[in-house]
Amino acid sequence: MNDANSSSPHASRKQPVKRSTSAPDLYTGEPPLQSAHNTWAKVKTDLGYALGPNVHRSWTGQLRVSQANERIVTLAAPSRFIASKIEANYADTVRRLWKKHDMVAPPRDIIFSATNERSALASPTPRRKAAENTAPLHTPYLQEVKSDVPVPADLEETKPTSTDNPRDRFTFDNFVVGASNELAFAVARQIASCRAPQYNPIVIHGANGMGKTHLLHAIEDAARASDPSYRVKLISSENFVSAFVSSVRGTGRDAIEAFKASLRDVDLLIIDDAHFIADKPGSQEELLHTLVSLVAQGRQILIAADRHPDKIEKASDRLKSYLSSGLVCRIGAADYELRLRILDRLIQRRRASGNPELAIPQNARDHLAARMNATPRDLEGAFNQIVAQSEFLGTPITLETVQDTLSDSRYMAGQRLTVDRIQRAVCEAFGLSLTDMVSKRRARQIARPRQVAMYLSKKLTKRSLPDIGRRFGGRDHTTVMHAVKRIDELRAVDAEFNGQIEAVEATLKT
Ligand SMILES: Nc1ncnc2c1ncn2[C@@H]1O[C@H](COP(=O)(O)OP(=O)(O)OP(=O)(O)O)[C@@H](O)[C@H]1O
Repeated sequence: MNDANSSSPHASRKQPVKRSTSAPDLYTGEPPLQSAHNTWAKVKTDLGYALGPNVHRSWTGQLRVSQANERIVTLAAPSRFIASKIEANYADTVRRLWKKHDMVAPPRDIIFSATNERSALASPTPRRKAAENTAPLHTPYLQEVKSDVPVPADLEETKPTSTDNPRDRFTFDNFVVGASNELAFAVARQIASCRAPQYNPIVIHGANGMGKTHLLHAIEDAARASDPSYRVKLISSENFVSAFVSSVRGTGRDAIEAFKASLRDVDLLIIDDAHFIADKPGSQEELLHTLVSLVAQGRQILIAADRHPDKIEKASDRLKSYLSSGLVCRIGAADYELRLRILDRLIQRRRASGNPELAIPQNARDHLAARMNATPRDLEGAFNQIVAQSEFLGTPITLETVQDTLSDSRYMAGQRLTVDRIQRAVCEAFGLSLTDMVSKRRARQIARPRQVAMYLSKKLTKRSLPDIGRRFGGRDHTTVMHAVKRIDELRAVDAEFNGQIEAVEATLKT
C-alpha cells in the first residue's frame, strides 16, 4: 500500500521503494496494461463531453493504449500528424481526465506516439521494439512526485515543461467565483489553510461539471504548498471501493489493516464523487468507519458528490446523516455573468498557452455565454470546439462561426440530457420521488409520470429502449415502447396533459 501513503512526501523520501514497472496495480490488482485500458475507457467518455463529439472523433477518439507500465502510459495515434496535433492541443485535457479517473496511482507520464495501431494493441511490445515503433512527442509529468526508479532512456526523450502539468489549471486562481459557488470557494480556501477543522465533515455538492474536482485539486495543492508536512489524500470513491475490495480479497488481515492505515494516516482526507459508493454497502460501512475515526482525531474530511447527501439513493441512513451533520454546501448553476467570466478566463489561458492571437468578438462571447446555459464543463467543451476549429482551419472566430458550431453541436443543454436528468425533472413536475420513479409500484399517479419520463428519455436522448428500461428499475424494452406509444396518444387528445409535458421539456432545455 505504498501509494496510499504517497501523500506524505516525507514517507516517500525516507523509504524509496523500488517496484517492478510491470507490477500489478496496488489497488485493483490489475496488470498495468489492463488498468490503463480501463482508465482510458473512462477518459474517452469524458473527452467526448470535454472536447465535443466532433473534435473527439477526429482526434483523441483515434488514440489507443499501446503500452503501459506503472509510470508511463503510451497512447498511440494512427499517424504522427495526429499524435502531434493531440499533443499540441488536447494533451492537457487527456492528462487531467486521466488523473481524475486514476487518482490513487496515476502514471507519471502520458506519451502520445505515432505507431502502428494494430501491432501496438496486439501485445505490449518489448522496450527495444517500443523504441523502434513509438516516437514519443513529449514526456510531461502527471505529478511532481519523483520516482527513484529510472525512466527508461528510450522514453526520456524530452523533459517536461511546467505549463504541461494539468494540475496547474486546477488552482484557486483559475477558479472563477460567482454567486453560485462563492460559499464552496470560501470553504475550500479555509480548508486549504490547514487550520484545525471548524466544520467536519464538509460536503461540497453540485451537478456534473460544476467545478467540484477543480476545487478539490486546488485545495490539495494549496494545502501542501502552505504546509508541506500536512498530509493530504485525495481519492475518488471509485478508487476507495477498488482499494477496499482488493484489500478484503487480499492476503489476510495485513491487507485490510494496510488499507485502513493508508487512509487514516492523513490530516485531510478528500473523497471525490462520493455518490458512486451508494450501492456498495460494505464499502459504505468502511467509509463511515474511516470518517468517524478521522473526525474523532480532529482530522479534516471533505467529500464531493453530485447531490446532497440526503439525496444519495441507496446510501445507508447512517452514512447520509453523518455526511449531513457537518457543513453541506452546494455549487449551483453558473449564471450568465459567471459564464462570461469563465469564458474570458478560458480565452486568457489559451492565449497564454499557444495562441496569443486568439480573438473572440464581444458579440460572439455574449452569444456563447448566453446560449451555453449548461455547466462550466459544457462551456469549456464548446469553447474548445470553436477554438480548435478556428486554429485548424485558420479561420477567424465570429458570431456566425459560434452560432454555426453551437447549432450543429451537442453542447446545448437539451442535447446533453441524461435519463437521470429527465427523471428528476419529471419527478419535480409531477411531485414524485426518484425512488418511486424507478420502483415496481404501478399506482396510476406513479406509473403515468414514469411513462412520461420514459417517453422523454426516448425522445430527447440517444439511449436505446433496453437501456432506458434498465434505468427505470430494470424494466423490459417493451414497457418503454408501450410508454412512448401511450404518451404520444395522450398528448394528441389531452391538451392539458400535453401542456404539462411541454413545460417539462422547456425546463430541460433551459
Ligand atoms: N468556477 C469555475 N471557474 C473556472 N473553471 C471552472 C469553474 N467551474 C468548473 N470549471 C471547469 O469546468 C470543468 C469541469 O469541472 P470539474 O471537473 O471540476 O467538475 P465536477 O463538478 O468535478 O464534475 P464531475 O462531477 O462530473 O466530476 C473543469 O475544466 C473546470 O476547470
